[in-house]
Amino acid sequence: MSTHHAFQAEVAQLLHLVTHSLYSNKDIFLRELVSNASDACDRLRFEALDNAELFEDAPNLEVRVAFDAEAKTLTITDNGIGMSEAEAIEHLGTIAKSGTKAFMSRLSGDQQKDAQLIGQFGVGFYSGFIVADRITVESRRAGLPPEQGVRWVSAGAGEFETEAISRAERGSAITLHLRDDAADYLKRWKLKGIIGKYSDHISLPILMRKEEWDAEKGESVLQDEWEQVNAASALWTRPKKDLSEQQYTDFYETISHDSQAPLCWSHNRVEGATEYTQLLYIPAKAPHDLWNRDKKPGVKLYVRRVFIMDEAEALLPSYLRWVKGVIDSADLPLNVSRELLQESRDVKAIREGNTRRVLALLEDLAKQGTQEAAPADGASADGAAAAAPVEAPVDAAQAEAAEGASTPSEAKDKYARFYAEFGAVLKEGLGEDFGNRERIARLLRFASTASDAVAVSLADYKARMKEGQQAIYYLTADNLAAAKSSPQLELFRKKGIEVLLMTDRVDEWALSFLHEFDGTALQSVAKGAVDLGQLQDEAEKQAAEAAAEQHKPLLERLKAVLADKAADVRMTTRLVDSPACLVVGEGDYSNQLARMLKAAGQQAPEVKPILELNPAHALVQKLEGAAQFDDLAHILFDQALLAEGGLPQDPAGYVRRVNALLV
Ligand SMILES: Nc1ncnc2c1ncn2[C@@H]1O[C@H](COP(=O)(O)OP(=O)(O)OP(=O)(O)O)[C@@H](O)[C@H]1O
Repeated sequence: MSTHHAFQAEVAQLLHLVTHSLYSNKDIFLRELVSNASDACDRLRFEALDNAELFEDAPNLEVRVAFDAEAKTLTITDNGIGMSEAEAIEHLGTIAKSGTKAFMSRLSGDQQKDAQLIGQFGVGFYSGFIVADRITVESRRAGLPPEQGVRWVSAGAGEFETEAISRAERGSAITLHLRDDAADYLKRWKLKGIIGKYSDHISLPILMRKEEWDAEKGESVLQDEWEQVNAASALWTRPKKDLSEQQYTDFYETISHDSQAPLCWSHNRVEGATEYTQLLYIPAKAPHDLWNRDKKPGVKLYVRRVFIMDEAEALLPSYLRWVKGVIDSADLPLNVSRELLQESRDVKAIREGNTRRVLALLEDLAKQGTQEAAPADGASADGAAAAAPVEAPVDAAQAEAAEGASTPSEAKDKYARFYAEFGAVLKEGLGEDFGNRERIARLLRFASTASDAVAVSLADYKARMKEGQQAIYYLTADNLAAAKSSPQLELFRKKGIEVLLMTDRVDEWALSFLHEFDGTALQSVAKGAVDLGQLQDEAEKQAAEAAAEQHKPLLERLKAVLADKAADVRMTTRLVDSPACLVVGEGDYSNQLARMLKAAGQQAPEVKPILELNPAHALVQKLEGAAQFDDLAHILFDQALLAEGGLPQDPAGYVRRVNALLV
């Protein structure tokens, strides 16, 4: 007796998409189904650690791929954990993953882009409907009696059916009833090719029936005998010299669901107190959920080749959460849990090793970028982390091929590409990883008054500082245009002093952890009084002091009128063309950060800014005897606020005051 069920609305929507638009890379359905089969075996092995009976009488885990050309079916069978009827209804009828909603909202209608997205989000099982107009799943959960098997059938429209069946074997068989235009997948060489491309590294055997040439029939005929069609050796355990760039790239694709080739990678066996193999990739493109604070690093943990978990967050700090790869530990226990990982000293050593390795990879990329694209130099990157424990390339003899190779012309812009995608997240490391702060700081790039491109390193800046300049000056703003026209830059422009322009949201927070770089202080030009030190000549200083003295009564009047808005009102030398600007005290949050925090619904301390005036400006000079003194004072303040991207407290009041002056 079968029962009808409706798909959850999101599944129905997804299925519609899968069946109507995702034809650009049909082959991926097999990768997804084989990967599910392999996951099911991994899960069985994992649960069996505590309950060996789950293996029943079939301890050898495997995946079989078979087809029937006449019936036009393709079946992927595994003897993994299997599903009970309730699990089949839940797992194959609903989407529990929170990322799916985000996925739906990002669909563009462009088939190719959407197909890439679908890979990123891993809609796994449903990709079967790219090639099938009906899917039958027969399954039995390990440990349940044979009569508690389940058959699940759906044509991929709004609903599916389930019924109880008797199934002797544990695990699942997924049968695809292929569409007429998917007849290609009834050819052994085609299936074998796809398995070789995407699933070679799967550590279980994937079996297909042998095929032999039958001279009488004049065609190849399938035999009863099965043979293994994948290498089944976990790629990261193989020596580097046996692996091609293509294999590394294909492997990346299978673990990351990213259809773009990675920028580079690093593959090492680390020996010493903690032993592990590390294969880490730097992706070319940021994932959609890069800014999700709960996002976990994309590193898979294996223990002696047994898969333990995805997204093992303890293996990388959060600011490197975009790194993908595999860690295979020789020391951790197989039943290690996330909680245990947090406390393990081995894991701490692995995390530190991984961090060093990623930073070294980035340093190498950055170096290639500046050295007019020297070829990838794996040996130097390996050498960079030479401190114990020893990180050796997997095959020492191949040290020169240690990292993901790149042609010289590609190497040139790789760091820029990396930085555009991940630079802002890397900055979080300043606040998160004190031990590596200096290394991270060296990797940062900024725009500046000398360069619109985000390409100026702190070292570049230092190298061209003016004689007598004692600080690295920077300005944070909402965007580059706002930064470039900021009044705070006027004096620096006049004196030809470069100022770094920072427009990432995280900049101000991150920079608050970096007080100096290589012995030189960092100084925000919007905080505190300008002190150009030796760059300001005596005459200027004296003129400023004289102006302050002369305008004392004016400043007092302004302070009284603006008491609610401004912490102080003073004359400044920092302005050249503008009448006024706002600054905050040395240790205060900038107005921009305060606005940002408020917009994000977070608590921001109320910081009253300081209004600074340009004594040489006509408007300021006119102020003294002006009839509408109070209105002008408010306008001056509100305009200074507008100039840095803020909004007057009382916008209508501002407009009324300006209009009164205009008529
Ligand atoms: N061969 C199988 N054996 C047992 N359970 C399976 C099998 N295939 C799928 N499932 C169950 O169905 C669920 C949904 O599968 P689906 O491929 O859609 O997503 P997923 O595997 O969780 O995610 P992803 O594809 O991103 O890895 C799985 O999480 C698993 O619980």
